[in-house]
Amino acid sequence: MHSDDTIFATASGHGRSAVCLIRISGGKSRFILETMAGGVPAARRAVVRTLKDPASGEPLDQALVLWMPGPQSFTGEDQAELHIHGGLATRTAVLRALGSLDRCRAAEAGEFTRRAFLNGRMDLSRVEGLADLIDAETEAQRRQALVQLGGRLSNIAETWREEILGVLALLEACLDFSDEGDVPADLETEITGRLARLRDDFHRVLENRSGERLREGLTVVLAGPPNAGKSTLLNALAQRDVAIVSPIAGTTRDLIEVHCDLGGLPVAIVDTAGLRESEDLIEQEGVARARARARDADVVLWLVPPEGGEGEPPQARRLIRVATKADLNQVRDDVDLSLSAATGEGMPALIHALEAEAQAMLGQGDAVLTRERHRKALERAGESVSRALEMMIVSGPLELIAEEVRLAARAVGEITGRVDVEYVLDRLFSSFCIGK
Ligand SMILES: Nc1nc2c(ncn2[C@@H]2O[C@H](COP(=O)(O)OP(=O)(O)OP(=O)(O)O)[C@@H](O)[C@H]2O)c(=O)[nH]1
Ligand SMILES: [K+]
Ligand SMILES: [Mg+2]
Repeated sequence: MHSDDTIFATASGHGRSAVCLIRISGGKSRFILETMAGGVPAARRAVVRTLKDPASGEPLDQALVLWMPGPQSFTGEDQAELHIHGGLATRTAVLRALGSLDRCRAAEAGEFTRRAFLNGRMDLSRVEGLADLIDAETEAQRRQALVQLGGRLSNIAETWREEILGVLALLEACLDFSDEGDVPADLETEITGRLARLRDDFHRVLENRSGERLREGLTVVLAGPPNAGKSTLLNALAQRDVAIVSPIAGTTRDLIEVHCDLGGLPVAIVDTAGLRESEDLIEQEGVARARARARDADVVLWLVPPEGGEGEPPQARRLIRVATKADLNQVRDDVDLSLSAATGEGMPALIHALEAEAQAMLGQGDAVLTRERHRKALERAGESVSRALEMMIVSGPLELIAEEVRLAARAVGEITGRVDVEYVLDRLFSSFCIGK
């Protein structure tokens, strides 16, 4: 695999379709259009051309053809697009023809975006936004991914990095002054103030975990004694017949998970085995799994049937008590909600409550950090900034303070994938330092 190969891939998914989009990127893109499409059209203008086999000259398809010369293309390289008919034989013939050309090969997973990153067309956090956008299943996920692809996190990280480099420049200035045994107090005050602001900024952004949570979704576990109506409720929420329902206690053994979209937010709902003591080994295992899943869940709906007989609810971060089978007219007042999955009574209130939980935990796609990777980097930056600040306050050694600030700049740079911090520092300080 050579990174200077010209790569191609269908970008429109697999299977039969009306149109199939083939993306091509690399130095041979122009040559491909010349040999297969009879010439290179004007840049970024769609034209209809007959595609021909480069060896035999046999027509392969009528296609819409685009030429997108680098560096103003997605990958930054010369690119071409062939919008061919999406039949299996057509796409096989065109892909085979492309693969027959020297230094042209099928792209590896993510290779177009990787090239876009390496050519400086996209930074890392935008690449992640693009991946999330393709994976987005709900409205809020789509919104969050689009904002990240648009560069919000990149811009914020870049602003932080510039601010840190500004502080570093002041520290360098202090170092120069102290060579002469004289550190201006106002400069120290400014550095301390700016470091404290950065620390607070980082802290505020780190506090919000909803961005990461929104990518994962909310997990709601249905738990309760056997025959409480857990599987019936799962089927009602999923609006399809997913789990077996029967009057026999102990029907459900495995965990059954369904993914729903509640008000644009991703929610996984998990049906579990009824909690009770049992001699049956398989049921014991089911109950153990139910308890483990409840413990890890964001929300547990503790379902209690009108006849009672439930034991203690499982350990949970957040527990909502729900009385089931409300159509049987046995009122319970020791619960948060009351519903009948059979008649639908009380279901809107439950869905509303779950939407509110999801809203509170996942946000609406407005968080800045969306991945563990961002969090780890920013935490490290925050630790360095705090250490630098502590040393400033006790008038610690300026060289060590500057080193911490440098580490903070590097950690923040990792968010966007800027690893050329040293280079930037060299350039910045060659023009900035006083007396050097
Ligand atoms: N009248 C009435 N019956 C219900 C309702 N929900 C469930 N049932 C009945 O209650 C019985 C048990 O329902 P399931 O959904 O299987 O209960 P479960 O909690 O999943 O039971 P296990 O999997 O055995 O723990 C079935 O006969 C259902 O038809 C309801 O809202 N109203
Ligand atoms: K049952
Ligand atoms: Mg069940």
